[in-house]
Amino acid sequence: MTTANDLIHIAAPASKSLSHRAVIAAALSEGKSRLTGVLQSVDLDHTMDCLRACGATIVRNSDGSVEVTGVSGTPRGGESKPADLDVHESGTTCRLMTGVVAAGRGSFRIHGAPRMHERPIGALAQVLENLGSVFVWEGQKGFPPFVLSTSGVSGGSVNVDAGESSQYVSGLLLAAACGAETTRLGLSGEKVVSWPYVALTLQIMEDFGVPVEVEECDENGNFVACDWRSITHAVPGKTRFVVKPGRYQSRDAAVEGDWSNASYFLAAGATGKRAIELSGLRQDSLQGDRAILDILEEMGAEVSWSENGVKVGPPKNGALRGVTVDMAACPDIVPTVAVVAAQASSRTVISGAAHLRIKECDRIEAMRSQLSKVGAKVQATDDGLIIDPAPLTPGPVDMKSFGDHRIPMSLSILENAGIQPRFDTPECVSKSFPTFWEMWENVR
Ligand SMILES: O=C(O)C1=C[C@@H](OP(=O)(O)O)[C@@H](O)[C@H](O)C1
Ligand SMILES: C=C(OP(=O)(O)O)C(=O)O
Repeated sequence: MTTANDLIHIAAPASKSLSHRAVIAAALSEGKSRLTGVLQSVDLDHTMDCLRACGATIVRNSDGSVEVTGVSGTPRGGESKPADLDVHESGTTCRLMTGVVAAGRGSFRIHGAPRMHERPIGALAQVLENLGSVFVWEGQKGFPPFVLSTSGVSGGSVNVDAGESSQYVSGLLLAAACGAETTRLGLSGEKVVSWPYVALTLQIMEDFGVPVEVEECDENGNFVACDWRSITHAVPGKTRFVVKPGRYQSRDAAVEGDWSNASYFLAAGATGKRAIELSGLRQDSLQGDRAILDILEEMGAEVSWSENGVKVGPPKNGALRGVTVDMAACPDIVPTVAVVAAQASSRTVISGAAHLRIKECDRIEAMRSQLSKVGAKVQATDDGLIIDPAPLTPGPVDMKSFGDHRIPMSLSILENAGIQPRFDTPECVSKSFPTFWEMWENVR
């Protein structure tokens, strides 16, 4: 961090989603990959341990780089006793690894923290059953913990309902490339949430030598190949993936910065007195949470790019304005936008984010309850939040984290309104951003 001419400069942490995918793709490869910039956090530790339990060798070097020796497309499970995979609190680890192990041989037990056992996985399991896996549920059907037994992914034509999580699609795509035959994966149900995370999966699969063809339905009802990079959101029945059997190829790769965890600092720039600049973020990133820039700009913040990175400062004239925004594609930045909205001069309406209720906590209710404590006028809707201007009460306040990293990280932005939140479990940030509090000191 450097401070010069009232500008605070911060290096963005590594992308959580791309780190998960890079280590998974490397672990499915034949041979050794060297990855740089891989996030160090509790969620990543769990993904790496799960991959080790399937036979991959993963070593973190003293320079922070990660060396992965893969399993050549066949994760190895147990024969007399299932391989043990503890996904802890990480939905990404749980859903992506469930796909990955289905491509293996043997049995795998997937379990996690109590909240993980309340986060669904039934829609993914149903498709994997059609592709040859057998699930034995230990608790409630459709939720971890469970034991998955498999002799590989058969291939064929299947459909997945991605209305509650895109992670089901990502898990299936990663697995299908190790299948015996081509898999044609369609989308069923009413909607597809969090589409940009599917694009991140497609990006990493292409990088590791297993490109996926994506087809869209034309006006005559025929599926034709399209450039998946141009898809902004997929529509059930209209988008289809064609995954041919392939071999993940080991490689050296670098992980880019994380737009979700950058959002707290960018929002602090918009609501504070000094601009904040972040380096390490790609302007052309496929991460959906890059939307934070457009949202802050629409609220009136000053946004600019230079060779040093992206800079966000408070509005030049007047106060921040409210915004009306569908956040189906970028759920993780809803808490950030909600806290900025509480400091704006007009109404904000956030919609499209019903899937926030099945994250590490019910984030719609969590944000409503905690923002209300400081005087914000917040209504929870089925799929979002409505926030109206109201005077906020400065001073210290006890706040709940709900054990969910994004709740304290986002509520910290209230410090720019003279509020000092005191959190019950501040350490929960280590899920995705163990150095958050240290870095936050720099913007105080
Ligand atoms: O695939 C991923 O890396 C993720 C997908 C998103 O989940 P959903 O698709 O369940 O919304 C996001 O919320 C999560 O933090 C990371
Ligand atoms: C929802 C999140 O992660 P996951 O689904 O991997 O638990 C998150 O990081 O906000």
